[in-house]
Amino acid sequence: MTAKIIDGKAFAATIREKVAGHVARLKEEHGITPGLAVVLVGEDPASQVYVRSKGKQTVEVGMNSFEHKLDADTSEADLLALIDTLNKDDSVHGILVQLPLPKHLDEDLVINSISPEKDVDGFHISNVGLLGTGQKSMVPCTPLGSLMMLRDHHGSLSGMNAVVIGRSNIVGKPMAQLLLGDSCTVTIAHSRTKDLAEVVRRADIVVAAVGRPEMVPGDWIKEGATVIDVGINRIERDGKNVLVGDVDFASAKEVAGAITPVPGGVGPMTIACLLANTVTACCRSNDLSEPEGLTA
Ligand SMILES: NC(=O)C1=CN([C@@H]2O[C@H](COP(=O)(O)OP(=O)(O)OC[C@H]3O[C@@H](n4cnc5c(N)ncnc54)[C@H](OP(=O)(O)O)[C@@H]3O)[C@@H](O)[C@H]2O)C=CC1
Ligand SMILES: Nc1nc(=O)c2c([nH]1)NC[C@@H]1CN(c3ccc(C(=O)N[C@@H](CCC(=O)O)C(=O)O)cc3)C=[N+]21
Repeated sequence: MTAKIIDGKAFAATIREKVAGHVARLKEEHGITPGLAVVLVGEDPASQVYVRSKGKQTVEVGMNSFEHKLDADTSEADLLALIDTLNKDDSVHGILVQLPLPKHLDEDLVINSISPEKDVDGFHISNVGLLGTGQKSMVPCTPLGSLMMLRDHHGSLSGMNAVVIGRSNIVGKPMAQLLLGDSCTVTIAHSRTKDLAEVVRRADIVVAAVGRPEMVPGDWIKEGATVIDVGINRIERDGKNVLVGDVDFASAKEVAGAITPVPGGVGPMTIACLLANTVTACCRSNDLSEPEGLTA
């Protein structure tokens, strides 16, 4: 079997189009322009690329983009003061603090200082708790984008065996919560999991979020399974810098039923969902009906 390639880039474009429609409506009918503030501390080159791309796409859908670039040695107090200002700023509906932060800053403290209503990453402890108890929340962008692709491909996910490899707070755990919410039987695997190959072979849905280039080979994948490759790994191959996922795409696509590529899979969906969350946050904060099809 040769897998269907799930085109995240094309799917993301359809989401951005919907977002742009809602932004236009908010402007025309209510005189409100949704705004997204992105805070970058330090000069990590990969983070700079993402931040630039987020800013560009934010403007393209008609929203305001506010970029705050702080020195790598910024104090915690200064960062918290900036977040406090953004929390109080009515033109800012979404706040994203790019992770990872430099080591001297307490990530949990910083994230939990963002107003939960503006926490478009869905990382604030309130949003984590709301998601975990099945209540309305801000849903983390990468898991949300992955869920949208899965629902689009399968319709219902009910009763499917899903294996999430990785248990981070930003991808693995919220992904597992969303799959559980859609009535999958969910297994979360991690670095201590015994016989990962056998665990993965049982899965109808595999979500790989590890950060190890091509670690999941095709012979771990059940015939016809759906593979969502979250990994973004920069490696050198044949003297060139290339981007690869956590799944060995060449061998996996021969057995999977459907698979997301890297690049062009989960990555573009993550940014599209960030824009979607910003519109959702803007509607909620203004007591307006929120857009359909842009949340989980
Ligand atoms: N496409 C996108 O939009 C995004 C992509 N990413 C990418 O996704 C990947 C994961 O990111 P993130 O969740 O932040 O990473 P983390 O490093 O926070 O988490 C990695 C997880 O993988 C587990 N792990 C490590 N080695 C193994 C192994 N040999 N076998 C099984 N599990 C293992 C770890 O287990 P343990 O807990 O036991 O240490 C951990 O739970 C990265 O490549 C990242 O770049 C991330 C965010 C967004
Ligand atoms: N607070 C916070 N929220 C995040 O959501 C967040 C973060 N911090 N820190 C870093 C990770 C990583 N991440 C990606 C987003 C888009 C692509 C993406 O668009 N990738 C393109 C390729 C881009 C390229 O060529 O480098 C693709 O896969 O096609 C990748 C990775 C969001 N993250």
